[in-house]
Amino acid sequence: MTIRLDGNQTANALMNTLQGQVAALKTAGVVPGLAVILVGDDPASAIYVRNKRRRAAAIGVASTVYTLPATATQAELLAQVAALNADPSVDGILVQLPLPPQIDAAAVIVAIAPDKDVDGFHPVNVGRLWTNTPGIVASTPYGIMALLHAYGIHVAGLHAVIVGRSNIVGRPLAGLLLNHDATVTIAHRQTAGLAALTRTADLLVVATGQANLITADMVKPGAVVVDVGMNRDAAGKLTGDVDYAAVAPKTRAITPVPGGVGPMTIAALMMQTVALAERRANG
Ligand SMILES: NC(=O)C1=CN([C@@H]2O[C@H](COP(=O)(O)OP(=O)(O)OC[C@H]3O[C@@H](n4cnc5c(N)ncnc54)[C@H](OP(=O)(O)O)[C@@H]3O)[C@@H](O)[C@H]2O)C=CC1
Ligand SMILES: Nc1nc(=O)c2c([nH]1)NC[C@@H]1CN(c3ccc(C(=O)N[C@@H](CCC(=O)O)C(=O)O)cc3)C=[N+]21
Ligand SMILES: [Mg+2]
Repeated sequence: MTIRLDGNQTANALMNTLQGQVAALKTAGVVPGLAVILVGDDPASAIYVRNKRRRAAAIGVASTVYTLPATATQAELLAQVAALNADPSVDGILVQLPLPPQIDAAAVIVAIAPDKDVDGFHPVNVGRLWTNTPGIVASTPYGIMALLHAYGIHVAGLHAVIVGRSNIVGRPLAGLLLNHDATVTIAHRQTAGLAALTRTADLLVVATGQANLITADMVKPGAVVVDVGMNRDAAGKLTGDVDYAAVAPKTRAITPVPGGVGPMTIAALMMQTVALAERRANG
């Protein structure tokens, strides 16, 4: 029997716990504050921003979205980041990626105060991750770890293959899995023999943005499969990077899209925002 790793249900349970933590903070006079900067109109970012607002409102996190036009300049964006760094009511700052081509994303990320970098993208937090010291961790990888944990799936000793090496998913997930004693391989477009490699995975995580990249012949029977991809099919329906119908029966456990990693990303973001507010409340 295949286990469906239900991100909606798991995220809801985590949000209930967070709601209580936020209520306790409020009696201590602290409202967790999340600032989101959105430049232009990337479709995956639009879904993320909409769902984040809803989830934040439901638990009492004050979230503000600063929308800048796709033509915004680097200087405008840096000025916005500086204002939020200086604002004591803001616990977490998140700049939606990707940014338009005229903006140097790395320069914007280093401008965020590392202890407000709720996405964990600042080099200081990336360094903490790769030295296995406490810090803020990227939400999607953190959400994936929380989902596996909720279902009692232990990664120690597993061969984890991650397809995709982005700074927001593949690389930070590799660090977290390594910190939890998995053996980790990262694949990308230049990887030779992708299918032979993915067939060696006990845990296969796919984050490419290529619909149906992973077919049934590429998956080891009994593997755990995590699908991060968000694609629109011809009918406008959201689909992942895995051919779910064909792959799911072969697996021990698999995430659906939607309802898998997406809601867990938001839950992870809220957990870290609340943790930062708790740090502020405790001085
Ligand atoms: N559910 C969620 O919470 C989230 C979902 N997403 C979704 O996940 C997907 C990935 O996002 P992101 O990491 O930002 O994407 P990027 O586009 O930044 O990175 C994609 C990665 O996939 C690799 N790749 C692409 N095609 C292939 C292929 N045919 N074979 C092997 N590797 C391939 C690329 O390789 P190379 O480096 O060689 O180019 C690259 O490393 C997207 O669909 C995005 O919308 C993203 C973040 C959160
Ligand atoms: N700085 C930054 N950090 C990110 O973490 C980041 C980003 N930029 N840019 C865009 C991508 C994409 N991303 C998503 C998160 C949740 C859903 C999500 O809620 N998904 C629901 C969608 C349901 C629906 O509303 O249709 C689901 O999968 O069930 C989607 C996409 C985070 N990203
Ligand atoms: Mg999902």
